[in-house]
Amino acid sequence: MATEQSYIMIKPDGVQRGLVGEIIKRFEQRGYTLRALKLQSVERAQAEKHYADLSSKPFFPALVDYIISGPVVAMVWEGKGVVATGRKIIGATNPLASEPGTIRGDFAIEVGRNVIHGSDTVENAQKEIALWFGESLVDWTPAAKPWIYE
Ligand SMILES: Nc1ncnc2c1ncn2[C@@H]1O[C@H](COP(=O)(O)OP(=O)(O)OP(=O)(O)O)[C@@H](O)[C@H]1O
Repeated sequence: MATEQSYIMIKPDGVQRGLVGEIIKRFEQRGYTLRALKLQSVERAQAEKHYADLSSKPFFPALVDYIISGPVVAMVWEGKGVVATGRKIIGATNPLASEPGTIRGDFAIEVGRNVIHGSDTVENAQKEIALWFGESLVDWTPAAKPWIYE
């Protein structure tokens, strides 16, 4: 069975507000494996590609401006159910509807400043990982793996 991966990105507000460590901690402590990580400025074309599915939405220009407004932290996290569970860890798109205990439920108020992105399907995760990282994932096995998986 191929191991599932998700593309997780701390948006510019999350970086500016000093939430990088807190967000990484939540995925790491849950038991997921970090396979790639970089801090980067985002070109407009890259942001437009990432959110291409939303290009017809009225908020699309503001969304692209938001994503390119400062550096982001791009990551690939791996493990059983990481796409769906990652979305649960992150919380609902609109932070006011996010449960306390989720990242958005703990750290955000507005949908246009919702701190973090997480892939919504396994298929989109693969596309997003290719867009942001190409082939450059780190292949390693955490020593804790037998203590996390039966
Ligand atoms: N009504 C809106 N007004 C402003 N921005 C919005 C709105 N809806 C969505 N967005 C922005 O677009 C992003 C992508 O929207 P989408 O519907 O794909 O939500 P999501 O999958 O929860 O978010 P993400 O893809 O960032 O993880 C949202 O995270 C948010 O930043």
